[in-house]
Amino acid sequence: MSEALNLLLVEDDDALRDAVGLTLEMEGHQVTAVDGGPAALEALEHGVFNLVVSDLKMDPMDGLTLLGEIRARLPQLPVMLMTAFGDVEKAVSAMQGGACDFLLKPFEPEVLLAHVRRYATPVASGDGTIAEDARTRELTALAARVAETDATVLLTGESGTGKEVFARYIHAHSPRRAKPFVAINCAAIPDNLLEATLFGYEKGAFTGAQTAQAGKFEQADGGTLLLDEISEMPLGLQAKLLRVLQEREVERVGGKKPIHLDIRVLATSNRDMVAEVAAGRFREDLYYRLNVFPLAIPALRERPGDIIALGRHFLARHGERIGRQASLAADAAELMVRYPWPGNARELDNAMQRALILATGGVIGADTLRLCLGHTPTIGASPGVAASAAAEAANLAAVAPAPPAGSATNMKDLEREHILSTLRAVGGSRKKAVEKLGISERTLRYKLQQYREEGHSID
Ligand SMILES: Nc1ncnc2c1ncn2[C@@H]1O[C@H](COP(=O)(O)OP(=O)(O)OP(=O)(O)O)[C@@H](O)[C@H]1O
Repeated sequence: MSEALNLLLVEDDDALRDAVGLTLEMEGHQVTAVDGGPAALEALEHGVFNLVVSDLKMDPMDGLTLLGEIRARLPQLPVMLMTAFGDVEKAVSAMQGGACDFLLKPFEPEVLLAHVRRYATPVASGDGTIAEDARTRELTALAARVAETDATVLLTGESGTGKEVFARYIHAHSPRRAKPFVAINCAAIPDNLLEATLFGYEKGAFTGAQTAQAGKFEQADGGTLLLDEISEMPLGLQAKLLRVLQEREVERVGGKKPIHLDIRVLATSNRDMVAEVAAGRFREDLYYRLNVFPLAIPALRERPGDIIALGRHFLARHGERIGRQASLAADAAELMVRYPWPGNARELDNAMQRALILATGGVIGADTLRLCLGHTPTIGASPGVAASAAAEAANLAAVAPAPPAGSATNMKDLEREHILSTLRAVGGSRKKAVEKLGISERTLRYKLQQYREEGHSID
């Protein structure tokens, strides 16, 4: 969410410090204003800031030295420098030293505010949902409103746009927030297990059902159930789901008595549901039952205001996990805004993970970032349209670094290597591969799509 930022302003000219400070405060930000480097370092010891805005030419510690000190102590904290025309050369070396950008004095208040919004680390919103772009903010406002009701919400959007994030957001802002949030990916569960997984089963209902088991519907009782990738649900099961939604009752497989449910249902799809209905693959009555409140999440390239904030969010998240921190240089930020992100937030997440590993000196420059995106012809061109986005996806899949075969160190990697080597062994025939692997075609399709999005070559 775009909220008040905590800013550290470093400026030795009293009049300018007051003017800049006032502009920032009038925008609703919290400003700690100091007159030099030593006082800034002192303030950083005690406060948590989203951005440092500092003059370049100061005594006794100039902005470049202060930048170096901040990079060493808090590599994640963005620093923006203000400089006079004659100091541009120095400013350039400041950029190489990891400043996020510099403002040429004199500047208009709007320019200052736009830069601050662009470079400040996002304010943690508690639920971790980033919404800096005006379109995303509108969407979160809508989601918060519908969260108060029990209406069924159908979240649509391209793969990786954040549909599950928004589903969790709705649950977290609903009166059901203290109750369970249960998600089930309809594409990832083999057809013959989906019914039992959703509705549960009684002891002896089928071979292997040695004890009775509650299904996802029962597990979510009192809370929210997310039916992820609902378009992948087989038609037969769609009819049963419709009945459960109409009657608010579920019957376990092999069970006799209906179980009453108090449940809120959310569903997601990355397919055009109207087209699925038209093609006879999805029941029209179920579609209307789910689509009570439609929420369409735009592709990331259609809400560019989110890109930098999301990138920083991913850097902070993975940085903490792997014990490495890095900030984005201005040229990298510029490249990110121009790149069309065909894989949306998930692709950005992956790129940030790779960039964090490759970054040298705690700064991610455009050159490093380019390596993480692959050499693609659309970089530097105008924002991609759908066709170039698709081409980009294909290019990325081909050039993205994937670990060499045999390097698996965890179950997920082992599974991927097994699936891909089986597919290669049967000459790419999915039919033969699923027979050998003992999984459904739908599961295979889902897994391959996931590998592609993660940047693995599946050929
Ligand atoms: N607004 C956001 N704020 C923070 N993180 C986000 C946001 N949107 C997406 N993400 C992150 O991006 C990744 C993809 O998001 P998510 O899984 O919600 O996408 P999706 O649309 O459900 O994808 P799919 O269609 O493939 O299931 C996740 O790591 C998620 O945490």
